[in-house]
Amino acid sequence: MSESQKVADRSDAAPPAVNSVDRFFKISERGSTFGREIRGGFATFFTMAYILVLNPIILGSAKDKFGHQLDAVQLTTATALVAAVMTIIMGVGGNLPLALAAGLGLNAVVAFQIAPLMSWDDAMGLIVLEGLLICVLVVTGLREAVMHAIPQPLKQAISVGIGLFIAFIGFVDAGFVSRIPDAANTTVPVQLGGTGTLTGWPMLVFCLGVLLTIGLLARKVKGAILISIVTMTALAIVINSMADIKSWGLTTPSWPDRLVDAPDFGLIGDFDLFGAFGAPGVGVITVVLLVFTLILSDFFDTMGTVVGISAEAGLLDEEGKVPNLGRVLLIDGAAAVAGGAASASSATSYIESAAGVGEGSRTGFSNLVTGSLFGLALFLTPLLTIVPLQAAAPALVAVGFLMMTQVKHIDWDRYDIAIPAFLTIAVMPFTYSITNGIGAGFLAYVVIKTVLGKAKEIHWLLWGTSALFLVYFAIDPVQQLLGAK
Ligand SMILES: Nc1nc2[nH]cnc2c(=O)[nH]1
Repeated sequence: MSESQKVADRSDAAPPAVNSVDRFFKISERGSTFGREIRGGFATFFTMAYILVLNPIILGSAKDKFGHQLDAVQLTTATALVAAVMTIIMGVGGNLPLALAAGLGLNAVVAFQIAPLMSWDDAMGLIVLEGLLICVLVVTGLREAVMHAIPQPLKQAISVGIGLFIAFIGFVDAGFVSRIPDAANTTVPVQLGGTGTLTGWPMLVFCLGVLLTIGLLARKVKGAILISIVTMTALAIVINSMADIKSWGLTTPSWPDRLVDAPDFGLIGDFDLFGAFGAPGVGVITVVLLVFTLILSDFFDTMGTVVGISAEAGLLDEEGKVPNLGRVLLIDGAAAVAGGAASASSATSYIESAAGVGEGSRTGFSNLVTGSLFGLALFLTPLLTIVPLQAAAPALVAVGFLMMTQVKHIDWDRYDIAIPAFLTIAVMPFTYSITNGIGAGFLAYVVIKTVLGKAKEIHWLLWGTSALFLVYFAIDPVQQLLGAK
């Protein structure tokens, strides 16, 4: 039985709503409960909370063309505010268990590629522009049409690829996998642990966390992911109090001196919508190509995430469509605008939402919990540093497994679909990008169908997007051709 059939059967036999909130969010109808939604909301927050520390580090470490740096406290406030507001709006407007925050891929592009060319205000204006253009694509129906043009097995491959990608992120975040420095002069890019072996207390916390999570998952214990995060954080605090450990990474599991700190809204509204076009020394072609890359990345990252999370939650309908898709995509586009307008960089739908889905979330009610916790985080910034990455990362590995299970729906004997599916799945984790995986799959699909003489089966929108992906992958020579480099 397919996932969508399962959903259809479940809603036929769904118990009646217990109150108007249940009815609004379709909690019972989707086979969920308030308890599950709340647990899922917490799990998603804890797996995403690292962004409140990491986003200010990434954006705060870069200088714009004029040598200006953004303030870390103001960046933390901006990041939390955008995540809180947009996650709640997605819950109420889109009714999907999909939380949003500043995207990790794009914030590095903003910090290290765009800001050095112009002022911070101009760079954030470019993000606002990107979000506005995405909204135009949604309103004209183009964004939704592209999603519907994708063959179902490729959508399933996107979920599986995200599963592997999210597990890889978990392994890297925890230090279980690390890059081998160039100085080592080897062609092998990554290694086990920090030195080729697993050592240290933080690593032990991660490994125990993975074992605890998979044990609880296998026994189908309710709250498995959340129990593991909380237990491992408690263990990490105990370990850290006994030994002065330096290698936790981003956050250290120790009780802070004070819990409450005031937010600083100083960066909100600091953007110049068309400033980039007038930035000295930056050609219009460069700006247009930057906006193009931002749009393509954001567009397909979100597409993959929305499809992947909805499929994992069993929310796709019989035709593989996402419920409330138009509104979901519009809110995601608005999040990019909000992220740029607040100087938090482009906000987007987060794959870590899969942790909440793994915990049972099926509706936007979970977002009220996740979003409120981000809201609370505005005032509890010292508390943010308690959960070490090693305690949160096992959730990502476990969720990777859950998303991987969709691989069974792909017909591996049909090479015209299996090879593009394989490339989608492989390229996503190996290049650390959802967008790259989708692009590789699209291009392979178009090429294989064409050489098989089945070009007529390809939707015209897939031709169009594949052509854009060709430009995207060849952006460097294209820039040189246009004289922008
Ligand atoms: N989909 C998605 N999830 C994320 N989680 C952290 N950063 C990102 C991102 O850029 N995109």
